[in-house]
Amino acid sequence: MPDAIPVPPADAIHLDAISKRYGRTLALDGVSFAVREQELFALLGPNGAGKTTLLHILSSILRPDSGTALIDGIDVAKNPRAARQRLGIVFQEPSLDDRLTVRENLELHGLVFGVPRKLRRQRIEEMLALVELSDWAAKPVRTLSSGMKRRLEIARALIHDSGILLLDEPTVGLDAQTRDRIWAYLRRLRAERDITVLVTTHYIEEVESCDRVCIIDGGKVLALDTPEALKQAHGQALVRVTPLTEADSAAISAQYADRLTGRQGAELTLVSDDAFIAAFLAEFGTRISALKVEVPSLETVFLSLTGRELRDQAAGAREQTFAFGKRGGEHTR
Ligand SMILES: Nc1ncnc2c1ncn2[C@@H]1O[C@H](COP(=O)(O)OP(=O)(O)OP(=O)(O)O)[C@@H](O)[C@H]1O
Repeated sequence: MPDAIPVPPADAIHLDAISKRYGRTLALDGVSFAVREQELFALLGPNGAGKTTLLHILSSILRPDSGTALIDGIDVAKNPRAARQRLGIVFQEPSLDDRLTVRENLELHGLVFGVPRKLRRQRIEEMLALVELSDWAAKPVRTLSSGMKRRLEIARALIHDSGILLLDEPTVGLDAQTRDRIWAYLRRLRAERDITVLVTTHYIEEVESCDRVCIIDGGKVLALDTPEALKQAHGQALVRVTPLTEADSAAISAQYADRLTGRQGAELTLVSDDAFIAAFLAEFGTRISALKVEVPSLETVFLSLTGRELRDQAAGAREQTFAFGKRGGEHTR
């Protein structure tokens, strides 16, 4: 008997030529891509790239001007209720009821989505354990730190039959440790519960552990692949050099204007390759105090695709509007 032909994984999300305009701003310009079942898929782009607009279209909050969005094969525009039932959504704006307890928030969500009582109870306990909030179940939400609230929102998104989790910048405004924990939960969820996760972020270092990354900028998809394949196709090596004097800095900048990609304080960043470092050191070796070599990274993938460093924009306007206070090792808004 011939070997069975492997069945290709189905698409959990399928977007075809989605465009959306707000007045003069073309927020999405013919976006097409698919997220396979059980992928941990990142949508990476700077502020204003169109990520939130895309998630709003997938969750049927917004209608696209043109194009088709499918969730588990269901057309979102034609059958929004059925499509939404498959989705667990965590938006940027917190939407928990602060006056209710942790468990009451989950109960309420289960009721709204019509989850039968017994199953609801069981899921609530499971989800509380998953995000390590079981001990907080009876506490009012207002007493939680913002990191804990984010975890609760993730738990809440999974109380109904949501096989696909959409998260819009779930780690924005959180400290590094809390961000790591959120990602650990997402990886665990994907591994233990066969869930598809589509997450948006502008933190480039977060997407290294995703199955695939879609880089979006100015409403267009620039590249989509595994982190390794993106680095191989678009990554560049960089050197960061610190010239001894302003005159040395000016000389290096003039000589290598076509390689210069950034300047932070005294440090210059230049695109490198095998021959470059030897030639550079022969000429400027005595005129610098430091030289650091960076292997191709997703940061340089973004740079070579857009001509800009994403890191420069990481401290976006939205984060600066958060007033931070510390509680239990996690920031609060
Ligand atoms: N309601 C709106 N009215 C007008 N313009 C909008 C509206 N919402 C978004 N935009 C514009 O559309 C573009 C895409 O915005 P969107 O919020 O989707 O980007 P984003 O990648 O999610 O960025 P951010 O992380 O800042 O939310 C931006 O230029 C934004 O200013």
